[in-house]
Amino acid sequence: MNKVVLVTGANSGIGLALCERLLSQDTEGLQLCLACRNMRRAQAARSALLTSHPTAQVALLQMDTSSISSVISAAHEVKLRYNRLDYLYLNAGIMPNPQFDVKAFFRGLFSSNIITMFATGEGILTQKDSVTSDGLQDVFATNLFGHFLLIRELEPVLCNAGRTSQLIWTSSSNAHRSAFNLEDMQHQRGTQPYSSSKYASDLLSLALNTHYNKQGLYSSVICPGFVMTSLTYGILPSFPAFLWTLLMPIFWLIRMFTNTFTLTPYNGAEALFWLFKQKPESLDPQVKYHSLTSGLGTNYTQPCKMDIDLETSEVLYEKLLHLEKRKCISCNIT
Ligand SMILES: NC(=O)C1=CN([C@@H]2O[C@H](COP(=O)(O)OP(=O)(O)OC[C@H]3O[C@@H](n4cnc5c(N)ncnc54)[C@H](OP(=O)(O)O)[C@@H]3O)[C@@H](O)[C@H]2O)C=CC1
Ligand SMILES: CC(C)CCC[C@@H](C)[C@H]1CC[C@H]2C3=C(CC[C@]12C)[C@@]1(C)CCC(=O)[C@@H](C)[C@@H]1CC3
Repeated sequence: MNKVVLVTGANSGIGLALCERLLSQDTEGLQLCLACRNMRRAQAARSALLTSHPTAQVALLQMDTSSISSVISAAHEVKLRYNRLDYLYLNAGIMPNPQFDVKAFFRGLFSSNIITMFATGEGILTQKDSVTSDGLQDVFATNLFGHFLLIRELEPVLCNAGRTSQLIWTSSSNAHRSAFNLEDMQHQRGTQPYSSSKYASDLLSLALNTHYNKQGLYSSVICPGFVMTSLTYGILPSFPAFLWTLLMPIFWLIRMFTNTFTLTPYNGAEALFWLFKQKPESLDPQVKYHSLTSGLGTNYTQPCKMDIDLETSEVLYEKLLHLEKRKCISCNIT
């Protein structure tokens, strides 16, 4: 039986690099489904994958994770197409209108916090969020809630007796407890919706393990490190792409001090690819798996305990179930 793998946000960056790596190790035994909101970019990604792997099975699925109706109809389509789903990579993500705090950056450069700042971006980034047509905060809806709905809708193909399935979240080392508030899980009031959504995905992964392990479904989170993608180019929009390229020697130098500067999507996808090869029962639900690249360019995966607790994860899970019920009733979806 071929393994079925669905990747959200697969048309670029880390998601596309993961697809390339999966096909490079096993072209014949996989059915890959690229779930993307932009079908033109999705077609281009599919063509690129088929150019290097002409016999691969690569399907496309239209899905906008920020839209409830889009997620529900995409999940319906998946259930029609496949009777099993072995891996669900929850990778689509946004960091809209990032504001780079230059002063805080220079202060950080001359402080003992310098390594943490380069590894996590802590203290130097804020974002301006917006509201979706479903009335949800965009970052929360895109990075977390859309994926939560997708998992709930795909339960019948994810939870099958006699075999296991894996949920794998692309989280971030930018996920901080201080940015997250259970009373404001959508982060309507703060300036760090990205960090909040990633911290929430760490909590949700833990809660999903609590509720679904008995049914053979396991959840893990990874951090890809700092990777040059359209998400990171957006941080300094006035910086032309060639300037980022000119900075590469500096970034390679920084990598000597922090192996979190993975820099390429291929390297960033290391932990996602590593998890594909693990037995899910052997994984620790309280751990985040980090893609790292050494100064000499060697890739590896390192587990690191997360700053999360069972109690908070349970409360978040209940709140998400409640929001799901409320939103699906108001959208007339049963
Ligand atoms: N780059 C980095 O340094 C880091 C990235 N990450 C995470 O990695 C993940 C991948 O990002 P990365 O590869 O860097 O950036 P990219 O911008 O290259 O990839 C993001 C992907 O998500 C998709 N996406 C965005 N919004 C939606 C939506 N509403 N519905 C469906 N798909 C959507 C994008 O599609 P489209 O082309 O349509 O915009 C794109 O395919 C994100 O979750 C990000 O938070 C985590 C830590 C560090
Ligand atoms: C122009 C200067 C010479 C260099 C500027 C560097 C910063 C723009 C980067 C330094 C650390 C980076 C970083 C991220 C964004 C860009 C930096 C702040 C992230 C926050 C991107 C998204 C994530 O999820 C984090 C894991 C990244 C952590 C490091």
